[in-house]
Amino acid sequence: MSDLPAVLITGASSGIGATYADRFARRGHDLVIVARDKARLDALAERLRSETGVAIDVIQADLTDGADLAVVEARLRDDDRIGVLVNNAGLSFAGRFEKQAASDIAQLLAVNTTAVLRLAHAVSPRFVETGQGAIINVGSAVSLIPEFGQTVYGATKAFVLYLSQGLAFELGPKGVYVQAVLPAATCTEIWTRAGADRSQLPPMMEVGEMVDAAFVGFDRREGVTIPPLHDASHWDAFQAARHQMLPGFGQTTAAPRYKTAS
Ligand SMILES: NC(=O)C1=CN([C@@H]2O[C@H](COP(=O)(O)OP(=O)(O)OC[C@H]3O[C@@H](n4cnc5c(N)ncnc54)[C@H](OP(=O)(O)O)[C@@H]3O)[C@@H](O)[C@H]2O)C=CC1
Ligand SMILES: CC(=O)[C@H](N)C(=O)O
Repeated sequence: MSDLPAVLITGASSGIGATYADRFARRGHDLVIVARDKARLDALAERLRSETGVAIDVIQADLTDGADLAVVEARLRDDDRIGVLVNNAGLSFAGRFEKQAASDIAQLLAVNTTAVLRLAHAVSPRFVETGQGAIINVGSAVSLIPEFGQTVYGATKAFVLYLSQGLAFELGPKGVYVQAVLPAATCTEIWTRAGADRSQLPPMMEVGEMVDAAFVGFDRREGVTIPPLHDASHWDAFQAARHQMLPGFGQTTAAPRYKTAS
């Protein structure tokens, strides 16, 4: 058993989550890996155990299912070896808002928002009590692009960004590190799962490139890590503009531009 904190990773059966599992295992962390596809989780666990020697537990869970979600929550609450949560599981779907099925939207919200929030909420009391721990939430650059045409998906990722920044503000002073990772298009199955034609997809970042960059941000204890953003001053300017607005919100009267009808 490793002396390092164990890491629970959701959506570890493929793509970004499987790559996080690989990288944390190579750093010597024991893992708890979570997804629906048990065969893929077992194969990943077997490979990483033999290549790295770390201990790996597999939890088969559908995060849209209340009972399965409760199992993962209980593990995070009760297993004090777990010191890092990677909230990575997620999905997107294609199609215009007015044509999307309510059931698909509900599934998207359950995985991309409810599960992320519930798992962070389950682990936080223990992390706060011990004054340590880390939560990595995988968002998306789409959260900054309402013009992208994937409104529901982007809104869930805006939720993840807000949640992460809010938790960093609330839990950071108590010793808990919270990181939002905002990849842009990355070469994983998410695209074909959402119905895209693989041959029509543009060039994308390789998943290892994205996760390795996210780890650099993690090691620097960065609050928001955007691997594809080459000019970091753009993000800094965005945050500065937001902060500049804040003192102006505390008003008892509406702004003069709303005092006239025209
Ligand atoms: N690839 C990209 O371009 C980008 C991805 N992201 C985000 O990265 C994260 C990982 O996606 P990525 O690796 O690309 O995609 P993949 O489709 O490769 O991986 C998604 C993972 O989520 C799991 N998952 C999906 N639905 C459920 C569910 N109901 N219950 C439990 N697990 C579930 C899948 O496992 P299983 O099917 O076995 O349950 C799988 O392990 C997502 O949050 C995504 O939004 C953000 C920006 C860009
Ligand atoms: C739009 C997508 O599905 C993609 N995963 C992304 O977040 O860029």
